[in-house]
Amino acid sequence: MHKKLKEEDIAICECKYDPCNPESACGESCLNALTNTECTPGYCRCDQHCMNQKFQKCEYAKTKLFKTEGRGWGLQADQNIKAGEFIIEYCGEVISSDVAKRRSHAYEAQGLKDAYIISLNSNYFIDATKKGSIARFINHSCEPNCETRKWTVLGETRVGIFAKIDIAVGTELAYDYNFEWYGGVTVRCLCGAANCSLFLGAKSQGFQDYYHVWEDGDERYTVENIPLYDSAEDEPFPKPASTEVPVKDESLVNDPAAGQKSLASDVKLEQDVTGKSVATDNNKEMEFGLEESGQVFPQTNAMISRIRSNSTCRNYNIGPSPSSKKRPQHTVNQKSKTSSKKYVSSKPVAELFASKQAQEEIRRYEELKNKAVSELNLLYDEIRPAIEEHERDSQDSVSTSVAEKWIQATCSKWKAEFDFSFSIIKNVMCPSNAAAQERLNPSSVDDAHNEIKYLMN
Ligand SMILES: C[S@@+](CC[C@H](N)C(=O)[O-])C[C@H]1O[C@@H](n2cnc3c(N)ncnc32)[C@H](O)[C@@H]1O
Repeated sequence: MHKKLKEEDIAICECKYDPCNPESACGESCLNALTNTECTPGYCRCDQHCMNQKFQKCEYAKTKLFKTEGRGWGLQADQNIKAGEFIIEYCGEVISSDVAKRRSHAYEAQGLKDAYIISLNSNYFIDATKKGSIARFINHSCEPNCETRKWTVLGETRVGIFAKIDIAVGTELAYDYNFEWYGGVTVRCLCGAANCSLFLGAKSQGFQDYYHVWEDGDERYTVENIPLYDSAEDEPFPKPASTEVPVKDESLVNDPAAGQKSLASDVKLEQDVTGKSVATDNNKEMEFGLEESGQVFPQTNAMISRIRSNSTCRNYNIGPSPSSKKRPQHTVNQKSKTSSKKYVSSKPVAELFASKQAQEEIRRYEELKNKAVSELNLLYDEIRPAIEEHERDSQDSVSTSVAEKWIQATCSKWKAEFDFSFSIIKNVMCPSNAAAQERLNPSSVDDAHNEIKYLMN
């Protein structure tokens, strides 16, 4: 069954076809193509000249079947193929992960030697065992000349085989099955590459239980399951009355396996006594969006990780995300620990500047930053249902309008954070009032530098 694409979800590019320059039609630089999305007929200004509808028009490279030695049938290039070129779509029956798992076991029990199941997204698989395109005959190599890529075509995710390098006519096509092998029993790899990993799917998790199918009542995103930054080991640091900035935990920064930080959904912004927005409870770190400084938290909200990963699109979120395997290390139950977080206040930083003008400027930028953060939080709550809906539809992306809103709010937050930090640096480096600067107590200058260093981190 095909999903019906809603009009508001149709991504429309900027390309305009110029008859004097056929290259002007949607090609590699088309905004849609850059995000692995095909143009929608009737909505693309290049009309029949659009070159970004290759899946829809079955614009495949010429290939032919041949018999390999020891690896059954294989597919070879029947023309020279350029790096990056679309070769063929991997077609087959689209089935749920449960069905895929069952079928895979059944095929194995029936003694089928060849496996043809690949993952489509976190909930669905493509089974080309009984029905499929000739892409099903492409063998594995540990030194592949092809790769799979996921494209969004009329709102649906589809898998294509693309050339990784220039491929000469007559060369066997092969991609790396390693991370996505659902072939059950261990199969000895005969690819012959120098770096051969010896078995097909040596790095694959296969059908392991961390495949997650969204269901109502799913507890995956409840607050209890959202891990928190654990700063229990941090040294105590005086906590100011209002705005606080958590200090980066180097151990997390250096541990890529720690996953991404949890997102704004669980941040509640409340007014403190001065009327200023403050993050409540355990997630104060979110108010200061540390992800851009590279700080990561032990578990992610999978829905938003998708929004993030969609900006790269290529092969994003095929099957389970690596982070989904990890159990949260810290949860809200560790509330008491979070209260010992080390904070640096930006208010005292502002006060260290002798110039009133500098103080006001820093506070103003801080307010703008807080506003941008709180707008992003509100937006997250607003778009959450849309993201969840897409999760249930097993789409790897949310609608363009939602994504655009999210990107805009995120950029505003980043800009506000940049302006805030920049205003501190600028006032340190180029004090507008030299006389006032001289009155600055030297030890305060050191304090200011230390705190600014923390802030910038
Ligand atoms: C998607 S099918 C590829 C087409 C298959 N050769 C055929 O004849 O139908 C995957 C199967 O091909 C075989 N195969 C693919 N690559 C291989 C390799 N590098 N070494 C050994 N067997 C391979 C395995 O039996 C695997 O289950």
